[in-house]
Order: sequence, then structure tokens, then C-alpha cells
Amino acid sequence: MPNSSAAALKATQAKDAADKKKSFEAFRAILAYGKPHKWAFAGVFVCAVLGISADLLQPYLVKIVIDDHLAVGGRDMGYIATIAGIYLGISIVSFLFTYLQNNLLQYAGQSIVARIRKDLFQHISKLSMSYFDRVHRGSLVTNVSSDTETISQFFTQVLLSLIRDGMTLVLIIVFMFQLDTTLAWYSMIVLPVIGLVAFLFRRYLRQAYQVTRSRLSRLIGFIAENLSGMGLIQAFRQEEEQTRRFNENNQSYWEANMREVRANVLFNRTFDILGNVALVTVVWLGGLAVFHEHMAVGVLYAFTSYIRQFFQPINQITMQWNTFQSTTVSMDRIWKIFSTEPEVKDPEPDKTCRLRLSEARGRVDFNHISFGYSESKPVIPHLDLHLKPGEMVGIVGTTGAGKSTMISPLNRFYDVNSGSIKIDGADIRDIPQQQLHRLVGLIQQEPYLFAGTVLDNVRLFQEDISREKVMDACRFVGAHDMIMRMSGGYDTLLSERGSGLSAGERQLISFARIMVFEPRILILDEATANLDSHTEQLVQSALANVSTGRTTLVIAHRLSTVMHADRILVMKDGRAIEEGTHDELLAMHGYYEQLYNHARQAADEE
Ligand SMILES: Nc1ncnc2c1ncn2[C@@H]1O[C@H](COP(=O)(O)OP(=O)(O)OP(=O)(O)O)[C@@H](O)[C@H]1O
Repeated sequence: MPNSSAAALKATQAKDAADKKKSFEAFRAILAYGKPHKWAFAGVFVCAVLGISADLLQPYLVKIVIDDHLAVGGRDMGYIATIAGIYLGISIVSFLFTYLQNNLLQYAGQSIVARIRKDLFQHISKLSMSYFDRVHRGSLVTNVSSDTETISQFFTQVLLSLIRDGMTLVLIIVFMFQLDTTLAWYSMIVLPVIGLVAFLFRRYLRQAYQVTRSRLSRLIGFIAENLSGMGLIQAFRQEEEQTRRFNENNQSYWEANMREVRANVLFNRTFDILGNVALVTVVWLGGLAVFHEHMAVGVLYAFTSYIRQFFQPINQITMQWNTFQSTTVSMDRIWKIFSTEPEVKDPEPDKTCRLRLSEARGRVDFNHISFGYSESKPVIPHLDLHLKPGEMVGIVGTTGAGKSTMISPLNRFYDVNSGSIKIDGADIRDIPQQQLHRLVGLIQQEPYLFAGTVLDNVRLFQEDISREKVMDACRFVGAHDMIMRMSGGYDTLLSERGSGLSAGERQLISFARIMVFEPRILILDEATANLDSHTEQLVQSALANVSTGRTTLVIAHRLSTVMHADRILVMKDGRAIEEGTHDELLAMHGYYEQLYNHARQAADEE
């Protein structure tokens, strides 16, 4: 037993050390974003020194009037007015430098965060599909939006506080020692107490931030999922259940927030108390010194001003310490994404095979592949399939048979576990992904449309593709008339995901895309599944048009969609169990015939 607890302790210590190392790496990497703005930070530093010096000179000026003039019987109003003028001038200088310093810092901070956000989004869009299977989308939304915002606080608040308040503190200490060394030493006693309080609160605060951030991610994820599935929620009357779950998430986020707020308030008020104790001590000791004429009144006035100001920067720094804690949590989370490498990688330059679209013929070979989303559980244990250029192969099978899974490695959404997929003899892992995606076009059941015009959705924002080419493509697939009926024709703005269009209209637009980009190989994954029979006919004839001359893989539930394919592959439990033309398969009296009879029976009943 003691052995096992010692081992557990060791493991925890090792994990803590590894976490610390990672946090440090994250901190360094994020800090490097500040490098291009080093001159702005230098400017902030200079402005801060000038602004603070101006501020701190003010109590000293009052002390001069009290001790050097009024206390020795001076009544020269001109002298007092001059000092008052200097006081006012210093206030204006302080205002100007503080203004400049804030502007410079905000400029640098916001630029840094905009850059981090851009890089993060770019990085996320390069990650493999397996990453998106594992990671909650909501947490990625939080990473890009709110974690980057928290990091901005590091550059705009934490750094500023370190510079401004750190320097204020140093200068106040210098002024205090200059005024009265003994009293200054007494005031310094509070410093170790402050250090101890900060140390004790540190771990607790960090944990509180971590819990709050992860609960916020969960809440945002829940909202995002609900919004995208609102149609289904209403159709299945899930509003109450979803509201109940939302309330649960909302409540747990609220609780985490309250815990964080309580910890913060407790932490900050402890400093207020320490400040007041120090002030009372100074007034008491200083008062005694003035009473026994060891100290001038002006010095006591200046000293109490400084001791009050002394706690302001300490309070600020400790408050910023809290912000820093939440920043490091956000930095860790963002760095975790940055340090995730895409599992599907482009080939090394010396292995790269450049297969030009104009030269590709479209032969596809699935050579004894096996594939699964996790290595231990292959969904496709073995598949050997060879498609001739221009051939159309239909893939049928019941739900979950592995039809979509089998084609996903062809797009390199995932890589096969064993075997290889080749196009015109080239292993697709040796073809740069950008080229591969020009060679292989994919049309899914739910085509994705972007927020933008119809024109841009067809040509995918590539302005070098002319309007005429887009229109020709749309005519070819039978989408032109439908587009011309829209209020702005080809310039009609579509909302995100094309929510203003019917499923058939969205599908026709995605077919037009294929005609514009002309991939050699085409995959249609249930492309006609969502359509009514009239629209399906329209889309079917568009499909016949776009697949002509292209090697085409068509996945379909409805056998009518693939009946005329050159070959049909019948899938069951991840394996191709039958293969042949429609007539050949029926003649086999096997699984295909069963599927066919089922489909006919269902159609008759309908
Ligand atoms: N991203 C994923 N991660 C893990 N498992 C998955 C993933 N996608 C699919 N699967 C699993 O792989 C198996 C095959 O699914 P697939 O979607 O390929 O079937 P399908 O034949 O295309 O079905 P359908 O006709 O319903 O689309 C199923 O058991 C499914 O649960």
C-alpha cells in the first residue's frame, strides 16, 4: 500500500512538472507575439515613467508649501501661486502621458490578439477530421472568441500594471525613504505579509478560473448545438428538455462564476485591510513624531499620501495577478490547439507527386485498405476496389454499413490504417491535399453554403472564375432558371448554410460548383436523399450531366439512384459482399435482391 501511494505521488509530481513545463512553453510562445510591437511597449514604458513621476511629485509640492513656506511664517502668495501653477502643469503632463500610454498599449494589445485569433483560426481549419471528432465544437468557439479576449487582457492590463504600478511602487518607496527612513522601514513590514497572502490564494484562484472557463465552453457548445438543431428540437417537442439542460449548464456556470468572484473579493479585501492597518500605524507613529517635534507636519502629510498611494499599485498588481491567472489558463488552452499537429499531413517535398488536373485520367484503386475511426476497431476491415477512368460505381447497403466511412479516406479526411488508395497510380498520401481536393469533388447530403452571393458560392470566392463560366455551369445542371427567379439573381446574398433555399436548390448550387471546378473524380454521398420526387428528378438529371466523363462513386439509400451505374457495390458490416450490375446482382438472388424487394415493397405501399 505505501508503495502504491508513493508511486501515485510520484506520478502526480511528474504530471505537475509536465504541466508547468507546458504552461511555460505556452507563455513563451504567446509572449513572442509581442515582439513586433517592442517599440510600442518601449513607448508605453517611457510614458508610464513620465506620467507616474508627474503624479508622485504632487504631494511633494504640497509638502514644500507647508514645511518650507507656511511653517516658517511665509505669506508670499506669489510663491504659493507658482507652486499651484506647477502642480496644475504637472497634472496636465500626467494626463497627456497617461492618455498616450493607454492608446499605445491598446493598439499593440489589440493587434497582438487579432494576430493570435487569425493564426488560431487558420490552424484549426488545417486540423484533421479526427480532431473534430474528439473535440467539442463549443470549446473551440470559446477558444477563438473568449480565450483570445482574455489574452488581450494580459497585454493591455497585466503588462500595463506591471510597468505602471511596479514603477509607482518603486518611486513611492524612494520618496518615502527620502522623507523619513524610520517610518519607511516600518511601512516595509507589510511587504512579506502581502507576499504570503498572494501565495496562499494562488492555487485556489487558478483552479477557480479553470472551472469557470471549462463550464463556459460547455455552455457555449450547448447553445451552438441547439441553435443548429432548432428545427429538430421543435419538431420533436424537445424545448422543455433542452431548456432544462440549458438551465443545468447555466446554473453550474453561475456557481463557478460566483466561486471565482468570492475568491477575488476575499483576496482583494484582504489587501484593503492590510492597507488600512499600515495607514493607521503610520498616522500613529508619525503623529507621535510630529508631537515630539521629530518630524515636520508637511512630511507627515506627504507620507500619509504616499502610504495611501502605496497600496493602490499593490492592490492593482494583485488584482492583475488574478487576471494573469485566468490569462495563463487561456494561454494553456490555446497553446494546446496550436501544438496539435494535423494527423493527415502533406507529403515531404521529395516524396511529393504532382498530379495535374488536366493530365489526370481518374483511375482509383483502393488496394486492400482497412480503416476505422480508432485503430482497435476497424469499420472497414478489408476493401479492395478498382475504378476505371470514367466509371460510375454505386454503393448501397443499410444504415451503418460503412458506405460513407469507406469513401472518407479518399478525400483524406482520415488516412487508411493499412493498404493504400491510389489515383492514376499515385498514392494519395503523396499528393498535396490542395491538389487532391481539386481532383476529387464531394457532394454531400447537406451541401454547405457560405454566407455570400450565389455567384461566390458557386465559384467558391475565386474571383478569377468569370460570371459567364458560373452561369454556364448553372445552366448545365439546371439551376439557372431557379437562380434567375431570386430577387438579385446571381448576386442574391445567401445567409449562412443557405438557410433561405430549399434542399434541392442548395444541392443544384453544389452541383454547379462541380461543373466549375471540374474534378476528375466525383463522390456523391446521399446527394439526393433529402429531396422530394420532383426535385429528385431534377437533381438526377443534373447528376447524370455532372458525372459524364468523371469517375463517380455514388452512395445511395434509394436503389433507383444507382440502378443504372456501371457497377454496384453492396456493403454490409463494413465489407463489400456483392458486386456487379443491377441485373447481375438480381440474378445472384442474394442480399441486393433482398434490398431491392424491400425497396419495391415500400414504394408499392407508398
Ligand atoms: N466520425 C466517426 N467516429 C466514430 N465512428 C463513426 C464516425 N462516423 C461513423 N462512425 C461509425 O462507423 C460506422 C459506419 O458508419 P457510416 O456513416 O459509414 O455508415 P453508412 O453506411 O454511411 O450509414 P448511413 O447510410 O446511415 O449514412 C457506424 O457504426 C458509425 O457509428
